[in-house]
Amino acid sequence: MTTTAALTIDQLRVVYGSHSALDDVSLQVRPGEILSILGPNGAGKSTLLRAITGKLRPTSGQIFIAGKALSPGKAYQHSIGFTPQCLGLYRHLTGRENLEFFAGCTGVSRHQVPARVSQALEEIELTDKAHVRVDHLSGGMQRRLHLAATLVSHPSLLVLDEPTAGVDLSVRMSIHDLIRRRAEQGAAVVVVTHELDEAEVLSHRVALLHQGQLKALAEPQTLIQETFGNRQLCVVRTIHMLSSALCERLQEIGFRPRSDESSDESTEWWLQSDLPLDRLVDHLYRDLGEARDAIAEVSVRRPGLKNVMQHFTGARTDSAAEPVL
Ligand SMILES: Nc1ncnc2c1ncn2[C@@H]1O[C@H](COP(=O)(O)OP(=O)(O)OP(=O)(O)O)[C@@H](O)[C@H]1O
Repeated sequence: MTTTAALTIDQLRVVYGSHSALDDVSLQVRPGEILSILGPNGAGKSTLLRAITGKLRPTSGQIFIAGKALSPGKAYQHSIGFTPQCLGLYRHLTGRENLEFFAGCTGVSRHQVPARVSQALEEIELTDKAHVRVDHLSGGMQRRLHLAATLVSHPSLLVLDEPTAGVDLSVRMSIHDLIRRRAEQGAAVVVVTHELDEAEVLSHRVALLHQGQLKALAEPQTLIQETFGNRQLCVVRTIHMLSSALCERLQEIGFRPRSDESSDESTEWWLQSDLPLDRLVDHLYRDLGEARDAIAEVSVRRPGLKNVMQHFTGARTDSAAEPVL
């Protein structure tokens, strides 16, 4: 038995003037699946969301929502729930009034509205603040309400543009829980995020866009394993800058100074290795000789999606402290 994909994107191309923003992108999202769209600035993520939500007519290619071809301009609010990045709430209305409004305009029948709104408020844990004006709620509460405005109509496809931008860890976790719960209930979720650690734990699969092209589409751990095999990263921090002789020793072993530092001022050194952890540490201490007295900390970690992103796009994802594998 085959299940109809909640979303099918088939050979999508979007050209702005002479600039190709999306080039032959094809993918599917199943009901219950969370797919994160990743990519550096200008990769084509927003363009893809605008095409999926029918706000932009592609140059060529097709999009199907639950098997039905999408025609840009038609109303899709019953099946697609879109949460844009900018907060779109009425600040002088209460949380409940906002949700009632959004339920009404996304096709929830009038008699269902009160129950749907109460359920959504409960889901975002804002029942006790239902009658508070939006502009009197905290930023994190407004973010949750913003998401609830999309969830209230129970769309079968959720399209979320950076739903956790600018929120603290606890709000981030509660937004993750909401997204997971809706996926478990059968909704397909497409989420654009720049938070690669978040994508790694939240997504069933990730799609990596770069310069309008789909560079990778896979489960996060599969993608990491396929890209880096068993390679891991060993980071050595020293208590002070090393003498040039000790710097040379570290470089002979294969260590490189932190990429934004020169060797004679670095107190952080990186090495890629696929040795098992215990052998790596053994080798390290044996090979370091007298340099080991200067070691403050040794850590070993597996590459993550940040490193995958760098591998495919060359883009730095956060600080210069993130090593290139
Ligand atoms: N309306 C437009 N007209 C012309 N070019 C555009 C238009 N919208 C986007 N572009 C270009 O298309 C490319 C993809 O843009 P898009 O906004 O989809 O990228 P993005 O991945 O969402 O970036 P970001 O992470 O910065 O939001 C960029 O080069 C951008 O300059």
